[in-house]
Amino acid sequence: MELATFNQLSADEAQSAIRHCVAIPHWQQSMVAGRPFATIEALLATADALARQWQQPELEAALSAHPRIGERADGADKESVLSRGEQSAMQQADYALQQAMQQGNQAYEARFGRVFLIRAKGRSGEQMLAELQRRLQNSDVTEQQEALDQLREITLLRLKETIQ
Ligand SMILES: NC(=O)NC1=NC(=O)NC1=O
Repeated sequence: MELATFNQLSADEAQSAIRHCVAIPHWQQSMVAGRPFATIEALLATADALARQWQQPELEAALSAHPRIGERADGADKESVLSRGEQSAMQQADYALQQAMQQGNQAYEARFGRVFLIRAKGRSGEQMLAELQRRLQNSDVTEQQEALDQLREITLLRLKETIQ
C-alpha cells in the first residue's frame, strides 16, 4: 500500500495493515501512533528505532508467529504465507539438509530454550544451517542479541513489502 494510504487509515485499520510484520502489539501501536510519516525512510527509521528497544519478552512473544526453519507453515493467515515465501529455499532442500536442519533446530532449542530465528529471505538452506551451527556456540547474551537483530531484519523486510 502507498505511504499516503497508510497515513490516512483509521488507527485500527493501520494496525491491521502491519500486524503481520511482527507479533508485538506495542510495536504495531507505536508505529500507528507515529503517523503521519513524511517519507518511507522516516517510516523505516522509526520502525528500526522501536525494534532496537526489544528485549527477551518481545522475542518470546514474536517467536509464536515464526515457524521453525524447514517446517512448512501451513495456514492461510498472512504470517504463514509470508513465512512460506521467506523460507522457500528450504522447500528445495534435499532430505539430508532437511534432516540436518531439523537436528540443528532441536539442538538450538535444547541449548537456548526457544526456536532458532533467522531472516530466511535471500538465504539458502545451507547458509541457514551454517548460521545455526555458528550461533549454537554463542553465549546466551550474544545469542539473544543475534536473535533480536534477526527479528528486526524480518520485521523491516515485511514492512518494506507492505508499504511502498
Ligand atoms: N524460525 C524462523 O527463523 N522463521 C522465519 N524466518 C523468516 O525469515 N521467516 C520465518 O518464518
